[in-house]
Amino acid sequence: MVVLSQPAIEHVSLVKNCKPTTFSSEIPVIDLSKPDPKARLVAACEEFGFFKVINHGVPTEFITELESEAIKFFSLPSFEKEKTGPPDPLGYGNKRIGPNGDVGWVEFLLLTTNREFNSQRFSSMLGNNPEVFLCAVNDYVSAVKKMACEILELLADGLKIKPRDVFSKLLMDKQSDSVFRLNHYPPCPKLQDMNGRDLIGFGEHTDPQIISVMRSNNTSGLQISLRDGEWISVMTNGRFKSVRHRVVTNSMKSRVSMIYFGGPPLSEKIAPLPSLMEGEESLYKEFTWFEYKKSAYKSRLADNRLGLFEKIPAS
Ligand SMILES: C=C1C[C@]23C[C@@]1(O)CC[C@H]2[C@@]12CC[C@H](O)[C@@](C)(C(=O)O1)[C@H]2[C@@H]3C(=O)O
Ligand SMILES: O=C(O)CCC(=O)C(=O)O
Ligand SMILES: [Fe+2]
Repeated sequence: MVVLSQPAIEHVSLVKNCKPTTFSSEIPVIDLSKPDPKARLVAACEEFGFFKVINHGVPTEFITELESEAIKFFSLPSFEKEKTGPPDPLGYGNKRIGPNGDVGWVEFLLLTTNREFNSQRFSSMLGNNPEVFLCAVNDYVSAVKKMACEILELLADGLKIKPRDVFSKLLMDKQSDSVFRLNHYPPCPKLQDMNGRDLIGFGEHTDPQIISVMRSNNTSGLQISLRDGEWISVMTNGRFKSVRHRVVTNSMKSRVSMIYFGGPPLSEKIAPLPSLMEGEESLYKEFTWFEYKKSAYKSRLADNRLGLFEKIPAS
């Protein structure tokens, strides 16, 4: 997971030994304007599966415009927002995340990254100004996708994989199954349940796609887990990590986040890249992104989704 950030903003906590702490200095910060960030990017993906990027080139006006459109959307009366739901998985959802019983203190809008598709499916439902909204989504997603491709190409260089577009071409493919999510976490009067446990905005999980780029307004809540990290990147045969993360509630401020999830085409075979195997056996059975997604949608948020595809199941 990549967090789009400005140097001064810090609102991520790491969860170590079950105790959340704000360890800003430990989270890798990658300055994309500096020469040669590839070794640091590879190290961040191996150690954390999570880093912040600064000087990322995503225009500030695209970020602020979309944030303001998102706030307008989430401020609509429920009956207006619900015209865009229930999520199937695309569309507006409230509290229920996914089809298998997960709930959180969150409302969201899940879209594709395909402007025409969003326009056909959602234009008539998105309040007064659907074209302005969809245009803001499109501008932001295009810029973030470009940055995500740049990062993936730097990672391919860092791993000495040729051609360097081996990952980025999957996001650039017209058939790429990428999604875009807006989350709104209203202030929650309670921060803990009767048993003293944190109340959850978005339960603990790993994202299944190739890369996630997250931007949020300046409200705390996102936590990443360092213990218990799951090593799940198939294409790197387990070398890169998909970070476990969650969002806890905030009693004072509302949190708005926007996440681009860059995925491959549904028909893409997911297998370790031969150049990374060095005589090793693949840890995973072969599968397509379609098969993986179908199985993911039968799982709960916290489940280990890749377990089913491991050659030797984890004990
Ligand atoms: C509980 C679920 C929601 C989710 C699909 C799933 O069955 C398991 C993976 C979940 C997740 C997490 C990252 C993204 O937010 C998401 C869109 C994705 O691709 O996988 C969500 C799914 C969702 O909310 O539809
Ligand atoms: O809202 C956030 O900060 C993270 C949400 C998230 O992890 C997701 O939508 O997959
Ligand atoms: Fe996530």
